[in-house]
Amino acid sequence: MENDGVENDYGTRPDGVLKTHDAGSFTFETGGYLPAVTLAYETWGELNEAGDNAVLVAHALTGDTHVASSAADPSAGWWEGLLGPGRPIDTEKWFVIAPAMVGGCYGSTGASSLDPEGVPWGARFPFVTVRDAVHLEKRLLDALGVTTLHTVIGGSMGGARALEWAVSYPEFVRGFAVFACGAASTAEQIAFGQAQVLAIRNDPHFNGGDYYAGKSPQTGLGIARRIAHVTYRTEAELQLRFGRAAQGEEDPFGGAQLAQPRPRTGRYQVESYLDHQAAKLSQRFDPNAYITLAEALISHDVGRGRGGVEAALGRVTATPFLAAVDTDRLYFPEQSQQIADLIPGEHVVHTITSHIGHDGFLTSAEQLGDPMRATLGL
Ligand SMILES: CC(=O)SCCNC(=O)CCNC(=O)[C@H](O)C(C)(C)COP(=O)(O)OP(=O)(O)OC[C@H]1O[C@@H](n2cnc3c(N)ncnc32)[C@H](O)[C@@H]1OP(=O)(O)O
Ligand SMILES: N[C@@H](CCO)C(=O)O
Repeated sequence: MENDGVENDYGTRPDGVLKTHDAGSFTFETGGYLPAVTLAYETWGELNEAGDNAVLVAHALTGDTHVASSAADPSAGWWEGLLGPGRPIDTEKWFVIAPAMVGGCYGSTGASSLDPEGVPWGARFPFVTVRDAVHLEKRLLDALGVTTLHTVIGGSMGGARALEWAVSYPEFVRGFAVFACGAASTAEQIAFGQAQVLAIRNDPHFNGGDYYAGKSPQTGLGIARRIAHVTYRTEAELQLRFGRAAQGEEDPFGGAQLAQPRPRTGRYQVESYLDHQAAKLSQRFDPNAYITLAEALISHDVGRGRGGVEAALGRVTATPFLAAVDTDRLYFPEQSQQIADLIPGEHVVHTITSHIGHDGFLTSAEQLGDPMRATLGL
């Protein structure tokens, strides 16, 4: 694929790491239909005979199945500190499954997948909700022989999936952990999401989503990532880390001094940092997948069609473990508190202490390994 000189390697994993499940045809919540859905996943540990030692780990917006290292792929995963032999989710004891969410680009069916005629779905890929993803993951667990889901755990969009699991399948789920996520996407979360989606849709190469034969809208994806990344960090971190410093020998003020044509070419360090985050995501992510998953996250509302959030959370029977990052300015701790207040029983919100904000659920989640283990009986 031509892509403005950016090499895409999304979905590329060492041989034998990703397993796949043919989940069959699926009608999505808003009416879209796919004749065949494949779910890709990684596993750690062994399922016991009773099928009741399963733990499902749900990734965040741009995450993948590689939660932690394994014999098949020794590279570190995005929750390396939480999963593995002797770690809070002990893979000597638990059978851990990490599916790639439908609509993404890490092995499960998404917009870049081919239709029965061999053409990428592109613009025709259905609108996906968090609830759709959970129903498809249930098919996967049924096929694997899981009889009871001991724990489902995730942060951010993964937390949305974990909560949706607990509400959708109260008979099946024993415990769940939601890090840095509320019961429904808030107006501000929708607003940030919209700006990201529009950045991609307005890239000149987007072509309504059918760009796979030509240039890819990576510029729009990069802008989306820049917007998102700022929301994942804090003002204090950015100020402390970068302040007004220039990037290397660059002169971010040069254009004004020398009256050189705009745009200025010299960058502040923080601009260079965001350029780097944008380039990294562009190398590993499909723009259509970003739109699909961002819109799925916008759709997140456990109360939809269930009489509202209070009624939906009132039917939860699984044990919750709730956590928030103290400096999160995207998923505020009070949104986790709302879940704690509405689930029957007494529940606390555990705190991840981090100066970086929302991304703290990725970088510092192991802070909560012990209380999570105790609460959920892991
Ligand atoms: C398949 C996959 O590869 S990943 C899929 C799974 N990943 C996920 O689920 C989460 C996605 N990842 C993330 O969100 C983030 O990478 C996090 C939260 C994990 C990283 O957070 P942190 O460790 O705090 O990293 P931070 O935001 O400081 O970024 C560090 C990077 O910025 C770069 N950087 C720092 N300052 C500058 C600067 N002035 N100019 C340019 N780059 C800079 C660093 O060199 C480093 O680069 P690298 O990541 O290529 O090594
Ligand atoms: N940095 C994370 C945060 C999303 O919640 C990601 O890219 O998935």
